[in-house]
Amino acid sequence: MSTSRPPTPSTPASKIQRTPTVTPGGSSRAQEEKILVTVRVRPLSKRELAMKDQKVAWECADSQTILYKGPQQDRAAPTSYTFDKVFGPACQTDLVYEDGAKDVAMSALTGINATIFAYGQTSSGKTFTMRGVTESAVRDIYKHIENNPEREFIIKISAMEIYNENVKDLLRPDSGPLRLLDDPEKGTIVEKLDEEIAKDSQHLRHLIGICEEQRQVGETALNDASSRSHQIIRLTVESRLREASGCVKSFVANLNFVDLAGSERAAQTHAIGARLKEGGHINRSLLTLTTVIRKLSSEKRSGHIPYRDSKLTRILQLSLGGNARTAIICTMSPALTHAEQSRNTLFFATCAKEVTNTAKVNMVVSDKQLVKHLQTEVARLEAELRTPDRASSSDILARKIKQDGNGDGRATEATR
Ligand SMILES: Nc1ncnc2c1ncn2[C@@H]1O[C@H](COP(=O)(O)OP(=O)(O)OP(=O)(O)O)[C@@H](O)[C@H]1O
Repeated sequence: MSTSRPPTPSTPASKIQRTPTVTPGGSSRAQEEKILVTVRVRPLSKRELAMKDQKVAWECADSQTILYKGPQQDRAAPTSYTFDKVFGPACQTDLVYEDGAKDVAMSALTGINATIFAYGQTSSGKTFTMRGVTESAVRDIYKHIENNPEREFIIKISAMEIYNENVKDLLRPDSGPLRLLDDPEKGTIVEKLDEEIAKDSQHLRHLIGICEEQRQVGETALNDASSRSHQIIRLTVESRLREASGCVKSFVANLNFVDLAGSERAAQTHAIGARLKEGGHINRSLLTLTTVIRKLSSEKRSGHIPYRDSKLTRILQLSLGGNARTAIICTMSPALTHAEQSRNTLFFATCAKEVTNTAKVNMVVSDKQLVKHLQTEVARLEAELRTPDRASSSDILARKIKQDGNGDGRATEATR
């Protein structure tokens, strides 16, 4: 008989302000916020259905709770888990996006870095979920642009995969492995990573399609098209009020879509040779990710956080306890045969929901915009000086100096 433990408390929505305050063109305040963690259970796959003795081990009791229904081998293991949202096998990706990613993703439009990532065992539905989520986010980004004609938006895309601990540019597949550099202001940057401006939503979808085609995929016993690398598609969203407003500040934020490779057991994937080597790299970097999340979730949150132990955690550092809003969608199979792996995923998810990020509105002033603004100001002041019956020139200059001294200065939280 299984003994039910009290459910792990869910992240109380009332204590979390999920939308940091934004004052367009104004000051940026850091906002503490827990990572949004949801769990998606996919339907049994054809392979799983083909196994006659296959049993379903998990049940979504309500929109936030998932229960273990299988035989209890480890009496200490929890049987009930609570998250911000739980999506059952019948749920469409649209709903997963609406409730588990949209709010976080759309923050990038107002200068807040955002990351959505999928985590889970191999073949649990990460790529399936992230493709739908990315597609919906692109649709909503362009809808927002259309509805806000007073702002000018620039959307740029870059994309990389981490394959066998090497970083590769998915937009320039012929370039060799890329180096990671430490920048005192921007954190870890990927040297020489290509970045393209998306002309419109169709162009952006086309570029995302190219990245997906380039990604390393291989067949394993659990998945015909298993992702053998971690993929990060990064949109940089820059926006500012159109010229006539005279406002020189722009919002700039990164929006990352991260489709991790899945944790796997060689015994289940029957991996040998290259697949086995890939699996080793995948598991090692996921172990570092788990360690980082576990350490960040501990109450004291003190001590060394081993971001530097893998390229994945170095690149995602801002999204893990830093200046970004983050949503994690954990995917799992309902099958009893994968119960142990699913438990590991739920352990990861349970730690992740205790991690606090501190997102800020990122604003920059480009040199070009600033020069243009100052030229206009100089021209205006010169015109006033030429008109003696207006306020005295010294008054005007004093006012201007005071104004500039009050902080309409250079970039605040530049991300680039
Ligand atoms: N929610 C779902 N509904 C229907 N089919 C799904 C769902 N999730 C995943 N699948 C199917 O299950 C299979 C495995 O999914 P997917 O490739 O997304 O897994 P993965 O977690 O990305 O695996 P890997 O880590 O090996 O790359 C695919 O055929 C996919 O179409």
